Parts: sequence; C-alpha cells; structure tokens
Amino acid sequence: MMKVAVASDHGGYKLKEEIKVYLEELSIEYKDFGCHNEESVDYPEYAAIAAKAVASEEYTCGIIICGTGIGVSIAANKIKGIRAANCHDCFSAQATREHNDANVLTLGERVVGPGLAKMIVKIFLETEFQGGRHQRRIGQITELEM
Ligand SMILES: O=C(CO)[C@H](O)[C@H](O)[C@H](O)COP(=O)(O)O
Repeated sequence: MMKVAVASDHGGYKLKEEIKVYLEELSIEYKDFGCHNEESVDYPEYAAIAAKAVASEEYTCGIIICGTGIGVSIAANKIKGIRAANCHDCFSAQATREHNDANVLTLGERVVGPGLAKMIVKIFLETEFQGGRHQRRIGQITELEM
C-alpha cells in the first residue's frame, strides 16, 4: 500500500492543501509533515523531515512543495537515499520515475497551477521505474553518497 510523505514551506502551503485533497480523491494514504499555515518558515526543515521519512522506507515516496520547488529539492537531495526531482511538466515526471527512480517529487506553487500540478502528481505516482541500464546509473548515484 502506497504511503506518501507530504510537506511544504509557506510558499507551497496552498498547493499542498490542494494536493492533499487530490490524494484523498485517489484514495492514497499520506502524512502531512508541515508546515501548517502560511506563516513564513524555512524550507530546509520541512524538506528534511519528509525526505527522512521517505529514506526510512516508512513512506513510499514524498511530495514536497515550496515557491519554486528548487529549495526543497536541493535540501531533500542532501538526505542519503533521496532522489528528488523538481518537475513542472508531465514528460519530466514520467521520465524521472522511469529513468531516475525518483522517490521525491518537488513542486513550485509560484510556478505551476493546481491543475497541472495534479497531473504531474498522478503521473509521478503511477509510473514504474524501468530498471535495466537505469539501475546501473542509480547504483552510481548511490556510490556518490558514500
Ligand atoms: O526555496 C525556494 C526558492 O528555491 C522557495 O521558493 C521558497 O519558498 C522561497 O525562497 C520563500 O521565499 P519568501 O520570500 O521567504 O516567501
């Protein structure tokens, strides 16, 4: 059963609320690791808590949102075992699952509208990793963490 770790800073709060409703519509279990309102906070804290939950394998994957998706992506990728991809189009969302086995999707509320964001989320959650030559490259990324 899929479990999604969800988090945002203040810049991604509103989109996170929309994505949570969408996950409920899809009957996908999630946990919101904050933040819990639009008061200004620092995105590395929220990116790290959700990314650590994914790295622990308690959660299947993560969706982390800030203003651009960039800050949370940079922060999440510091956590060992995390492959976070900032995607604002459907092709990238599909490719990062098929080729990179990305386990965290990051989104920017100030970049993408909720309609497209939901399409990206659906594709990210439904697309399988292709393995094969891509598995070898994932292994090389994992070696970079040593
Ligand atoms: O980290 C970011 C930029 O890559 C995020 O978009 C943040 O949400 C943004 O920097 C927050 O900015 P604010 O002016 O403090 O709202």
